[in-house]
Amino acid sequence: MARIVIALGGNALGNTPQEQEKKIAEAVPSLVDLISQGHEIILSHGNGPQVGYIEKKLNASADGESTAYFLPECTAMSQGYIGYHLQKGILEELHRRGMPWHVATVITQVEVDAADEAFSTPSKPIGNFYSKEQAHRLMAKDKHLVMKEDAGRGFRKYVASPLPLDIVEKDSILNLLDNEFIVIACGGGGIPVIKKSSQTYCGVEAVIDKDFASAKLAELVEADYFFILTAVDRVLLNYGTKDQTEIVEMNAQQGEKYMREGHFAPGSMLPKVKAALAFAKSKKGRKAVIASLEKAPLAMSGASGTVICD
Ligand SMILES: Nc1ncnc2c1ncn2[C@@H]1O[C@H](COP(=O)(O)OP(=O)(O)O)[C@@H](O)[C@H]1O
Ligand SMILES: NC(=O)OP(=O)(O)O
Repeated sequence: MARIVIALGGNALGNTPQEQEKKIAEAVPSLVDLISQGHEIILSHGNGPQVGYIEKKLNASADGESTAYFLPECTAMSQGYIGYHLQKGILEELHRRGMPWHVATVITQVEVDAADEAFSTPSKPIGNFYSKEQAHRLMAKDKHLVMKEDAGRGFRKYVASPLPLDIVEKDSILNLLDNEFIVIACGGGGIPVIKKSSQTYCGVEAVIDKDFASAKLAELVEADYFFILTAVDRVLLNYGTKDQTEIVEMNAQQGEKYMREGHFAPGSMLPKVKAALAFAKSKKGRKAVIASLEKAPLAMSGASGTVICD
């Protein structure tokens, strides 16, 4: 039996509640198959698009307060929204199979360092995609807004993305696992907080990368495998060019070489590869897999995805 942390990409979950529910319904049977095979699964998820949509809606309704930022609360809402669909989809599948399991979503805070340099260099794309012209128009209207290209897919809002240091609700997560719950935690990278005193935290304006937070979660629960499910079947070399090729397997040395050569876009594939490598290197025998949500069942059996080992 293996313990597997599975991180679902926010961009792979679609753009509307209906799309999200459908994509989750399609992915859930292969997740529950893992439980049937005797494995333990712990889930996390991204929130890049969703946290941006939520923030935009909130600010639009904030009575003319154009600088009303609510990113920690928006991440908390995205944990509820995505956790709800995951929890519902998994419970329905378990029920269909007559399997007596419990599922719980933990609203998770993740501690970051107030002095993290990431606060001065926005690196996390969130929300909708815009054309270059639209992005420049929006930035001209709001001098605090930073919009940049995201992996050749269009322009998006960029926010600070500090590194995760610690999972505040770690005892609750471990307790639920000890009691055989399927746990969904660290959604959207966790709500970013800084420590004020031993038990007091304060939310900060940022979105943590869920790949790094999920790697922390995988460390916490001592996972054997770490699956990162996104929108592409495999990690690519020469991404976006006519020479692009799929990577079936890479070790730490190869991964680091490819990173130096600039094959992985910052804010999208780069954090996944970095988090996968950190996990694979953390203990002998640990493996990470980057694969698509659609081909999750094939990735589970090794027929799709990129395997990252030490
Ligand atoms: N080298 C690469 N190989 C594959 N995909 C890449 C690469 N570089 C950038 N990407 C982009 O990264 C995306 C995955 O990152 P992102 O959309 O942020 O993931 P998610 O929201 O699923 O966590 C892919 O869909 C692709 O558009
Ligand atoms: N928070 C986060 O990393 O979300 P995505 O995986 O959707 O980018």
